[in-house]
Amino acid sequence: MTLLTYTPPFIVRQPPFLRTSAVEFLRTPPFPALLSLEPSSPLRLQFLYRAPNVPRHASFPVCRGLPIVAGADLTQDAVAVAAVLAGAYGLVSTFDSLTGRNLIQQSLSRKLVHILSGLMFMVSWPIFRYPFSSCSKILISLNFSFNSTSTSARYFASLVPMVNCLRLLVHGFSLVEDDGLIKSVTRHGNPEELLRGPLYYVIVLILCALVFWRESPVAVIALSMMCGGDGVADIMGRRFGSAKIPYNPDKSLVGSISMFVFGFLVSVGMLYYFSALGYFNLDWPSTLQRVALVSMVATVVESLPISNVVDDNLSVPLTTMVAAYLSFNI
Ligand SMILES: C/C(=C\COP(=O)(O)O)CCC[C@H](C)CCC[C@H](C)CCCC(C)C
Ligand SMILES: Nc1ccn([C@@H]2O[C@H](COP(=O)(O)OP(=O)(O)O)[C@@H](O)[C@H]2O)c(=O)n1
Repeated sequence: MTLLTYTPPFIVRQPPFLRTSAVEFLRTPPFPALLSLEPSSPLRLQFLYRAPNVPRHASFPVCRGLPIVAGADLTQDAVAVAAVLAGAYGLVSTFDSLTGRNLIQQSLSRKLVHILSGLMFMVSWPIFRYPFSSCSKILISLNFSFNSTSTSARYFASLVPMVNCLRLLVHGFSLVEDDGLIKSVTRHGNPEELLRGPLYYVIVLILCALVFWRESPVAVIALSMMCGGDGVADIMGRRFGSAKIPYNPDKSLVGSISMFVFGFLVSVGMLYYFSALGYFNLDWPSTLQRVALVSMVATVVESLPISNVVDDNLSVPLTTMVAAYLSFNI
């Protein structure tokens, strides 16, 4: 279904070794930029912004001062922010209603919000489209070479978890009452609980959107492990986790096995989603091995008796980011 047409901007080829700054380096995907500088023909854009497909290992002429014309309309991103924010509010309200009517337990409600929020946020990333920041256009016009995969769409997308972060702070400090939010995302119904697991969770979403975004497998795997892996581990572990982990009686083998299996499967599924939209090209045989390794690392960390020291919503995604960055960079 073609909802929008737009002439995509020039896209810039960039030898991976030519980066303008540490910030660009950090934000550069952990693999060479595979984009080419050439006037791209008008594309009938589908609703999801499909990164232009570029043949692998293309040569890398460097941009020479050609003006970048961002074809995207900023209003699309503004609408996308509003839509995803509405989705976030709707998700929490839905589970509040289900919990309020005793259709599901509060603990299950929290876990389903845990699983769905981050994954649905990640799935929404392709609808954010503004391809170039103004500084990129200025840099290009000044004959600067830079990695054009740094998109300002990430800033719009990160507004969603930022607003939710503010929401958690306001309600966590009981500045404003929101029983629905408290019932659907806390264990015991205390507002202060919003300032721990849920707050760390949305901070990780902000970090993933701003630093790695949709151009790197790192954020995709980190959020898949935090949401798909850790979330399911809780559900399966509570129900079927009679055999406890020897070094951590609070966690079970079933929970950890679920963490690994579902974290791996969700990671592969989300990587396929983004690669199918052209955001990155993956060599699948080696990718599956790397994801399995990263999933194992995250599972071991999640099983450790450190929840009193550092929340799973920090230890799991941060460990996964490091492991994924090293795994996909080496
Ligand atoms: C319940 C949550 C974390 C608690 O985890 P744990 O303590 O059980 O380990 C998740 C809190 C989610 C937050 C209130 C809302 C986040 C919304 C997200 C930024 C955007 C989702 C958009 C999508 C379209 C639904
Ligand atoms: N690997 C795991 C993880 C969780 N669980 C179960 O899920 C419950 C909550 O896990 P958790 O402390 O990681 O909860 P969150 O911090 O993820 O909310 C644990 O008390 C266990 O009953 C498990 O059995 N095995």
